[in-house]
Amino acid sequence: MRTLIPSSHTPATVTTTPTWRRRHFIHCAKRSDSFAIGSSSSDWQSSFAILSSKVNSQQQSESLIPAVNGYNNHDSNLNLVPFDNNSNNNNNKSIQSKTKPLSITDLSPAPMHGSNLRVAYQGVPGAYSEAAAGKAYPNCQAIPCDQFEVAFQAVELWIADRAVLPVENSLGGSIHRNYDLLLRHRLHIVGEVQFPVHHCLLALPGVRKEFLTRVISHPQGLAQCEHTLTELGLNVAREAVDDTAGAAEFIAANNVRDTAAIASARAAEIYGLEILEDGIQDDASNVTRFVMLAREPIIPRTDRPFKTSIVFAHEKGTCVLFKVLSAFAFRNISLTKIESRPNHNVPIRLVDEANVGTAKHFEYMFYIDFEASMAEARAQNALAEVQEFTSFLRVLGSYPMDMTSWSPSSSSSSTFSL
Ligand SMILES: O=C(O)C(=O)C[C@]1(C(=O)O)C=C[C@@H](O)C=C1
Repeated sequence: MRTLIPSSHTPATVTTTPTWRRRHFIHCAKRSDSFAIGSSSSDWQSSFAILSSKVNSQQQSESLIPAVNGYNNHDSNLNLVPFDNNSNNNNNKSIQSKTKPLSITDLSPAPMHGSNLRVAYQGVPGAYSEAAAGKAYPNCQAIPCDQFEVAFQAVELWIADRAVLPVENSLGGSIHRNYDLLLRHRLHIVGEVQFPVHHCLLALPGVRKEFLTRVISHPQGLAQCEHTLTELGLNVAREAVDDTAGAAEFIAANNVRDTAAIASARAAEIYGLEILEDGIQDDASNVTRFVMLAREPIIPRTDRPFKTSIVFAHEKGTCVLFKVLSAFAFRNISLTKIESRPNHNVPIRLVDEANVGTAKHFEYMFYIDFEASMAEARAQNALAEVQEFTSFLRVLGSYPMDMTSWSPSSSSSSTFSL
């Protein structure tokens, strides 16, 4: 995939990472491999150890932090103020309320607003990921990153508070890189947003469709518009770049007149491009699902629909899959997604069979999303059973499902059918 160098909006980049941070990152990645279910006190203690070491390294390297893309991290104000959970403090009632112990309602998940929250996303302004960050955390400060990996690191290194990353699209399928990164890093899924993706064909003002020789976009953008591009009769080469808005920026910055970008209408506005075709996704109901990641998990609840994401493996390979799935089926827990990725620790397993030869089995990590909260007994029991069948199991997060009402975006092309 080609990497375009954006001219004006330089996203956070992995190459600016100072050595101490890279060392720290490797340390965290190793820890994540050993993290399993049943968050015990030792998990919380080790989380605390990581947190403390980060604060220390951050203090040591404070001068380095503002250098990363101009995003500083000066809000780590550790001054403690007396705890007061009631602002009305001039009568006896307030004295009583001041001593009121914490109750379960005080422990509710972080609200869905994001003022002052720094949210890392992959791409440049105008990318769908930026818009998804705005849907997840309205009024947040969105921080562009040039790679998914950088968005993970930005949260781990306290440059950002959250990352919002795409994991699957209704037409293009899974964004595999992010599944692999979820496993390599130790962040927790704390929410999801489903974002309608409405693509436009963008070019410099005055450029006509007939003169185009090339269309550039994120691989997902190209995949989601493949049939419409053919229906439009465009005789163009498709070229994959890092993000949709980055494609638009590249055309504008380099005054490229034979190339169009597949990107959002907002990207057209930001980079001064014209919309040649509006709504070129192959299906009007084109939706990308994003997950929100944080350093700490949220406390799961039962008063609204929750989803839980897990990843597991077994040294005997795929034979456990049926048993794992049955643990959910017996408890009437619906699965919303199943994905398999190569097990990078043990990519292949050799099995010698007498007189027949050697069977070479590919090894997988299985990712499952299911519709239940980890606060529910049936989910806990299902995972206890899954743990018996697997050699590795990790809960990636238990988080509120995106239940926002939604209507398909309009599409200029007829809905594509097979
Ligand atoms: O390139 C962008 O604009 C992105 O936000 C990335 C991304 C993706 O990775 O799937 C997000 C939503 C769309 O599905 C197309 C691309």
